[in-house]
Amino acid sequence: MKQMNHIDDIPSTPGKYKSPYGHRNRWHSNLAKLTFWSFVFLSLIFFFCFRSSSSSSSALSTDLSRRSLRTSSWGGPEWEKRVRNSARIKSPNGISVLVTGAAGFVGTHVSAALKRRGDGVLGLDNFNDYYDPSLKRARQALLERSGIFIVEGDINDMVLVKKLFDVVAFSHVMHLAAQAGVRYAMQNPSSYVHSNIAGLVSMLEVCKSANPQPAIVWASSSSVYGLNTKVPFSEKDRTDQPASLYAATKKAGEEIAHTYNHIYGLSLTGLRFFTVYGPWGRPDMAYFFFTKDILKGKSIPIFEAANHGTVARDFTYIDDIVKGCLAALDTAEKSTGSGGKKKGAAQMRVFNLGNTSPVPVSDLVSILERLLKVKAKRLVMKLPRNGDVQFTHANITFARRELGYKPSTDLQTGLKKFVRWYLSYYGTGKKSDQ
Ligand SMILES: O=C(O)[C@H]1O[C@H](OP(=O)(O)OP(=O)(O)OC[C@H]2O[C@@H](n3ccc(=O)[nH]c3=O)[C@H](O)[C@@H]2O)[C@H](O)[C@@H](O)[C@@H]1O
Repeated sequence: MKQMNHIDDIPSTPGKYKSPYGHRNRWHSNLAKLTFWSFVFLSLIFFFCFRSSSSSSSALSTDLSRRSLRTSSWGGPEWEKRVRNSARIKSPNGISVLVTGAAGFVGTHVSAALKRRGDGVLGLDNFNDYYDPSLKRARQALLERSGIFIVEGDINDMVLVKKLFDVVAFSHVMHLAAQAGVRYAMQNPSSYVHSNIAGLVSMLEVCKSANPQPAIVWASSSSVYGLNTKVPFSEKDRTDQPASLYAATKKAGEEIAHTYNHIYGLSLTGLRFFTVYGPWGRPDMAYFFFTKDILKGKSIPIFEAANHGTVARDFTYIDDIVKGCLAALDTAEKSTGSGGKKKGAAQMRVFNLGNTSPVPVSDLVSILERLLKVKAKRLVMKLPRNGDVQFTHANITFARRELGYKPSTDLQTGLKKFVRWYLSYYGTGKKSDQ
């Protein structure tokens, strides 16, 4: 660079420099040159640094605001009081639970159920815009009415999560915050890595250092069975053929959980949920947007496999899932480590939480038609290659034995409750356009 040459020209010991002009003039002109070129040089450095940092931070802030991953302001005595009050145990044998993803579908139901039986519950949620955040806000309002505070922040914000553990010695973590959805993984792959891998690791890092370490129950997925063809899916079956990045991140989560159990003595229970549905559900799921589109008279794409093969799901009603979650928390043994060090072997479990009776997607549509009293415009199409598998079917023997898990709601009954909620929340269409 040119200016570097000029700076290099200035001798470090001016006395050795022979000039045709007097020493004083030479010194002055050199000093002026040095000052000038230093100024130019520093300006350039400043300009480039500023430009690169502002462009990277603006890229980051665009991403953060798009995904709403920023953490809103937190801290201070009032905030700590709210955190403590929310997590206060009200029943004699109660537990204190940090529920991540508390404004999510399963998170809201689990938080409410824990609170109802007298446990202490604190929520954490980043309120991202993967689907309509106003539904998340409505769930938050619901939980607030029963005394549950949801801290607004991301699970990757380890300073915040650590602070929560400084304020409350949680006995349990119900980790439900995640990037869900099978097909969206092709549109936004990094959001899955951010939440389901980096976020999980951040949570486990804080949990392993907490004193006492909490026991952790977290949401895996039936999608880990991927291309497995042995039915019903048992926890012992192979899970090394994921069909979507979503499934791959959930499977990675199971391996990561094993590592933290092995090294740090964290008590870890993974729950493989099978297509959970019900009131306050997720608008990105088929049963939800089918309802919306049937009511609007829009056609709905119904996937079928090769040779008109049936696509089916082991749809599981939310109340059954909640019972499974609470039973997993209640049977979770204590973590064995402290101060980031393992003291002995700790509990490590994985359970299927399904309904054990798969239903073809076309039957789901027929049930919705009857409940909504509207004929659906069916658009039968080939299962796209976007991560969907042809069928799921849970073997729940292990969960039944260890958790007393016994699903009791069939699809017809569960959808009836969903439709009743849907109509009371959205009416027959307008509000759901948002
Ligand atoms: O069990 C699970 O682990 C997963 O369950 C659901 O995933 P999925 O079963 O694909 O649920 P939907 O997206 O609601 O799809 C349900 C069924 O409808 C079918 N479908 C979906 C969309 C569509 O336009 N048409 C259609 O026929 C799908 O192929 C699938 O068979 C959730 O979205 C995942 O987050 C969850 O982890």
